[in-house]
Amino acid sequence: MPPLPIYRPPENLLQVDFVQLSKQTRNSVWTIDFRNPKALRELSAAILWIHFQLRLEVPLDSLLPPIPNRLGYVYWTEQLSNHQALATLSETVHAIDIGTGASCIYPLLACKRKKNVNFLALDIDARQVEYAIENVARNGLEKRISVILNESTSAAILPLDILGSNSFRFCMCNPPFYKNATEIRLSRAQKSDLPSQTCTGRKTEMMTAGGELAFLRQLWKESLELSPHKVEWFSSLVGRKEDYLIFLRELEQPVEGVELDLMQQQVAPILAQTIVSRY
Ligand SMILES: C[S@@+](CC[C@H](N)C(=O)[O-])C[C@H]1O[C@@H](n2cnc3c(N)ncnc32)[C@H](O)[C@@H]1O
Repeated sequence: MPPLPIYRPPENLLQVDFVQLSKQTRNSVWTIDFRNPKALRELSAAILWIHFQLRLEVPLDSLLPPIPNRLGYVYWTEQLSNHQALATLSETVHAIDIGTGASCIYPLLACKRKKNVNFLALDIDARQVEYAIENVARNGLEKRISVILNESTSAAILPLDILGSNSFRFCMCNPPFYKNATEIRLSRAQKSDLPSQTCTGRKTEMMTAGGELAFLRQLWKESLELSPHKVEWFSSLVGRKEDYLIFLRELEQPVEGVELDLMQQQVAPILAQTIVSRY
């Protein structure tokens, strides 16, 4: 993947006192305290404001999105969609973000980067949806990002009653990783070091029935029905390496007309993999 474009920050917009949010390491080096949720929140907000003129407010008990990681995924979808070429043709690209969270981070970044993208942002958690709606309004993007609470009684991740008569170019997703609290505890216990940054995710953000593998299998099943007419191509982050390897083996069973694209990002502290299926 070519390097990310360099952004020129507007002057004097940052007014956060990062000294208060920093700590000194044993080697006397000052660093942002990545285990302090307030520091993470301010850092993400500052990066978004300086580089994208986006304003973001998320509660401290919700997942605080690490911006470089989220940007990498957005950037990758742009490459697959070839938005640059489309921008000159002024064609609008409709996309879906499954599990948008309080931050609504993928739609916000994608819409700021490209003028011809619109998003349907879904979540099953009413509080996350409330925050996401506020974040969209805070940035004046209500006409381009619709945030919807998925209250459908259907077990589908992308229920037809929510998609309506629209069709979409692609969907992106960062599903909850774990099956239950025990799995989270086990995963933490297996790590020899303390995580380098704190994880502030709520229960619904961290856990889903059957874990991310079950989520991915369900999305894969739906993709076989919805693509290409309803949603042209599907993508998801896969947070756990073990799930990624199992799912990849399953995807390698050939399905006619399906093309796979993989992106790997080494982003401390997790190895985030992204899988895309295209038809
Ligand atoms: C790991 S968080 C991702 C939040 C945000 N997209 C990000 O990357 O920072 C997962 C989100 O998916 C939502 N979620 C879980 N199951 C879902 C489902 N079946 N449909 C839509 N959203 C779901 C959770 O409520 C949570 O907000």
